[in-house]
Amino acid sequence: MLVTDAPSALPVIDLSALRGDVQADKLETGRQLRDACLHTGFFYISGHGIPDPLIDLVFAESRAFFDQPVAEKQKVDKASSAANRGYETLGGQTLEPGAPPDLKEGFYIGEELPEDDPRVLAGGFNLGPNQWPPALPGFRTAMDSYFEAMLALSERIMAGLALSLDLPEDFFADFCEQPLATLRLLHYPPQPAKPLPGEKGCGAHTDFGGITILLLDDKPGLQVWDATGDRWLDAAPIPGTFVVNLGDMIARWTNDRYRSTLHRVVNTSGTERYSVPFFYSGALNHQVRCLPACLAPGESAKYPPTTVGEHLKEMYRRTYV
Ligand SMILES: O=C(O)CCC(=O)C(=O)O
Ligand SMILES: [Fe+2]
Repeated sequence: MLVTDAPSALPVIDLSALRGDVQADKLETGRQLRDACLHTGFFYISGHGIPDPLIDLVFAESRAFFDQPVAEKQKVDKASSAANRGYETLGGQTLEPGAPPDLKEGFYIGEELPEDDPRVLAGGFNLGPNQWPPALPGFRTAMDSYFEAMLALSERIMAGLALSLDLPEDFFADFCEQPLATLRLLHYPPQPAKPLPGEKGCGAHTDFGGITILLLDDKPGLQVWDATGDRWLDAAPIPGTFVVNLGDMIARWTNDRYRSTLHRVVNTSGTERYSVPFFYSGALNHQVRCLPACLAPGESAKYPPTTVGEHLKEMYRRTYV
């Protein structure tokens, strides 16, 4: 199995046109998205409109959180949240079946909903209040701003994906209504000199939801499976971009024409690595079923219909013991 460091293997797509109103330019962006989705399922985006100072702030607050003593981090332990919000300890998740637990610690943030919100009372998956670290006064404001910015960017990318499928720009509007979305701060210690067999920062997995918008620091480590070349591609950080990848729901919608691509993290940088994925999963009750336009005559759907909520519940069940 070969690992290549050619970053050009994953395209960079400029999304500026999706914020404008020149239809021909939007369609051209849709065409580029289509190409990336059909071939790699992973691409970088530029022209996203997220200001650098906000990105710097998110990294600064994330580092400040993980730098705290374990006892302080455990004050907001995810185990005490019915909505899976808060701190996840090192080794708390095993993304690759059969591999040792992941060498990462994390922090989960979602839409802030009080316990008595009707959607929470109705038992909506992962809905509820956040837990905020008591010793970090600027943390919540920074994360709230970033969360809002990611929601808006996700809607724009979903519009671009609709265009990429020759569908109207607002095709995914229902999916984007009161979406479940999760911001995840991650910290990877350096890969140990003598790792256990298969031990990594993040085991090989596909993402569960709709789209993931991944903010990388300047450290390498993310690797993306290239099925055609039978090799792992290094997805090196490119300043000013995010990495976007498609989750399992898009594969279901498109009958696997669009790829939910296997990826993993091996932090061989020799130092700490930080990343911030944002998982956009959509409306919990939304029916995910194969789009008619993605079925050739005589072809049948590979996956039975499901809802966003049911699908996510099952994926959490599989990766948390
Ligand atoms: O840290 C990264 O670069 C990737 C993280 C990831 O794949 C995930 O959280 O699903
Ligand atoms: Fe992932």
